[in-house]
Amino acid sequence: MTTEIDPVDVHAVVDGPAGAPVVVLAGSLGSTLEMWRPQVGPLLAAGLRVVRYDHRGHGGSPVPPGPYSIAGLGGDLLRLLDRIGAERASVAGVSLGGMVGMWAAALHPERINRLALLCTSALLGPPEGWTDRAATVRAEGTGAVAGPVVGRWFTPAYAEREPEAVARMRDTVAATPPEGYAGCCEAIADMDLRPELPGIGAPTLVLAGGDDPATPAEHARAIAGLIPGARLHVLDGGAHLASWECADQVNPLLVEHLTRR
Ligand SMILES: O=C(O)CCC(=O)CC(=O)O
Repeated sequence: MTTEIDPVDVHAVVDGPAGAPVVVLAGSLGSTLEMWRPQVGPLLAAGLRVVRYDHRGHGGSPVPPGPYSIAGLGGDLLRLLDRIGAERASVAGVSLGGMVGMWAAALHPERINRLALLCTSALLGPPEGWTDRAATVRAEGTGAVAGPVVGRWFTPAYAEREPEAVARMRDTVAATPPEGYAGCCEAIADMDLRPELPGIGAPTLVLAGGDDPATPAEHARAIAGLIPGARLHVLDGGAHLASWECADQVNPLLVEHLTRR
């Protein structure tokens, strides 16, 4: 089913001093690198070089025809590391970004320092849910799924409090190229990273949103149970985009983990 082989040059923004330890931030399905805005300042203040990027098929990145695979998306990440001259980097990933991070840490341990996995899963079934979603966006556009998707990103209380922020996120999802969104759905449909996780040697922090309906805390527990030495933290509240809604909880945990010696 996987057709793509060649890595693409993804759109990325690099902040922070050359020579500082690099952290790459990998986002969720339907997002752009803008989703990391709450994390950039704290990570820069901690002395890191912060690299944010758009997955293939998202934001400013090229949109090759799908289906994609987690390995293909991981190849894009490794090519990005090559482009910025980073032999090694830490990776923090939300959801799809976490899946790519797990793949890279398991298959290319020589490139990955530390891993932070947020609101993600090693196996997110059923596959038909993803192939149906891919078919919907190819037929009707990504706007057809943006409302329900963003409904899972934030708690009802946050949506009530910050309707404009939520509307902007919905617009971002709706603006994702249908082929790019669908290709990534097919990558998730095809994914089972569980056999790879015991081979991960990078120190790993696993964070779950306390109220995440898309990747509930049991997915984080399963990941933490399979990666040797992984630390698990379930946030007080927060839905699927807990890195945004619960940035005040997430940022200190990320900084502590990514700057640990
Ligand atoms: O968020 C991701 O990167 C993939 C999981 C997802 O799309 C969650 C949802 O169905 O809302």
